[in-house]
Amino acid sequence: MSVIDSIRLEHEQAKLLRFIAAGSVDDGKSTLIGRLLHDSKSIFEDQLTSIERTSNKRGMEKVDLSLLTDGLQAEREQGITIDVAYRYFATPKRKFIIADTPGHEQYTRNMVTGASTANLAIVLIDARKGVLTQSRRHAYLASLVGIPHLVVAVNKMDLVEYSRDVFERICADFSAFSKDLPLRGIEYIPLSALAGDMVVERGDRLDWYKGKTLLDFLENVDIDHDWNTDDFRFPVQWVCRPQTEEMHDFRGYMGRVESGSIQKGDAVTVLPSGLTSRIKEILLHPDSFNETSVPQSVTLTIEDHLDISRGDMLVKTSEQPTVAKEFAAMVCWLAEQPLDPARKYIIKHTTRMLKGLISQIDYRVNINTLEREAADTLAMNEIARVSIKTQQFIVFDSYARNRITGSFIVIEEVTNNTVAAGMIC
Ligand SMILES: Nc1nc2c(ncn2[C@@H]2O[C@H](COP(=O)(O)OP(=O)(O)OP(=O)(O)O)[C@@H](O)[C@H]2O)c(=O)[nH]1
Repeated sequence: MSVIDSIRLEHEQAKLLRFIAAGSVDDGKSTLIGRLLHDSKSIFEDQLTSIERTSNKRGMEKVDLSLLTDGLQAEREQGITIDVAYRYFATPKRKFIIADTPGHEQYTRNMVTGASTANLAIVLIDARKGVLTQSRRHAYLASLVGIPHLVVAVNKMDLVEYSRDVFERICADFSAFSKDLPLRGIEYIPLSALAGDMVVERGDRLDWYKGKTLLDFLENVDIDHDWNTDDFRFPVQWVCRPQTEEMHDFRGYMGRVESGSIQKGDAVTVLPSGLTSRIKEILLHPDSFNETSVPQSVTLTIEDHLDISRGDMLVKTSEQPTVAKEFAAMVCWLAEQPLDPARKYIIKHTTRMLKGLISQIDYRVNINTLEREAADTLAMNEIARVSIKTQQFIVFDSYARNRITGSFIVIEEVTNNTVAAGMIC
C-alpha cells in the first residue's frame, strides 16, 4: 500500500456518523439499538453474557436486547441534567455514535441538546399505530436542530404481517405532513427490531422492499457535505504572547477552525472590529504551546499587529458573516424557571459571552400541532421564535448556514445555569 493509500484509508476510517434515535415510549428504540449492536457484532462478549443472564433471570425466552441501552448516564452541563447516553460502535465501514435520548416528557430539551451535532435522526414509528402526534414532534425537532438526514423506521412490521400496504400508507402520511419542514431527505425503512428483519440482515419476510437495510443506509449515507465547508470561521480562544526574549514579538491566535479553510497569504478580517490583515503562518502543533491538541485546532499568525482578543472572530475577507446587536432566533427553553422577559441573560456564542435581553417573543410553537401561538413567557421544553438584543456586537451566521456560528446558549447570570439553547434565523 502506498503512503497516499494509507493516508486515504486512515481518513476513511476516521469518518464518524453521529445519530439519534427518536421514538415514543415502547416504539422499540432500545430494542432497535440493541439489535443494531448485536447483529453488527459490536457488542463485547462480556456485555452479552451479562444480558443473557439478566434475561434468563427475568424468565424471558429471548435475549432482551433493550437491556443493552438501559442505564442512562446523567450528563451535567452548566447546571442542567440532560439524560443523553452516548453509545459507540463501529463496523469495518464506519464509526458510529448514538445519542440515546429517553422518550419521556423531558424529551424536547434532551433532543435539542443531544441532537445538535447529529448527522442523522432515526424516527421510529410503530407499524400498528402509524404516524402519531409524537412522530410529527420528532420530525419537527429534527428539522429545527438542522439534522441533515432523517430515517423513518417503521418498526414492528411482524405485528402487521409484514404488510406492504401498511408501510406505504405510513410513508404517504409522513411525507404529506413533513413536506413543509426544511428536511433534506427522508429514507423510509420497514423493519422488525425484535425479529431482526431489515436492521442488519434483510431477513426473508420483507421481500417486496428493495431499499437498503438500516445498517447499510447508516454505513453509506453521504455525510461529507453535512457541514459548512465554504465560510472560514475562526473564533479566537486564546491569544498567545510568549514572554521569552527571542519570541517577544510573537502573537499567535489560538482556536478551532469551525468551518471553511484558510491558506497562507489569504486576506482576513477581524470581527467585530473590521480590521484587516493577511495570514502569515498556520501552526498546526499547539502542543508546543502547552495546549492540548483537538481536531482542527490551530494557531494563526497574521502580518500586522492588530488588537485581537478572545471572542473575536477571524473570517476570510471575501466570506463575511453578519455583525449586529439584534437578531431573531428559535429557542428551546431548558430550565424549570420560566423565561423572564425583563431580565438580562448571558448569551454564550462561540468563544464569547455577551449580555443580552430576549426583547420579544414573536410566537411560540405548539409542537403537537406545529401551530404558532402568542406567548408572554416560555416554560421548560417550549420552543419559540424570539428577538434578542445584545449589548455588544455579535458576529454570526444563520443556523441553517452554519451550525456552530449560528447557535448559542442562554445562561442565567446568578446561578450560571443554562436556561435555553438557540438557533439563529
Ligand atoms: N413484536 C415486536 N415487538 C417489538 C419490536 N420492537 C420492540 N418490540 C417490543 O416492544 C416493547 C418496547 O420495546 P423497547 O425497545 O423497550 O421500547 P422503547 O421505545 O425503547 O421504550 P422506552 O425505553 O420505554 O422508551 C418491548 O416489549 C419489545 O420487545 C418489534 O419489532 N416487534
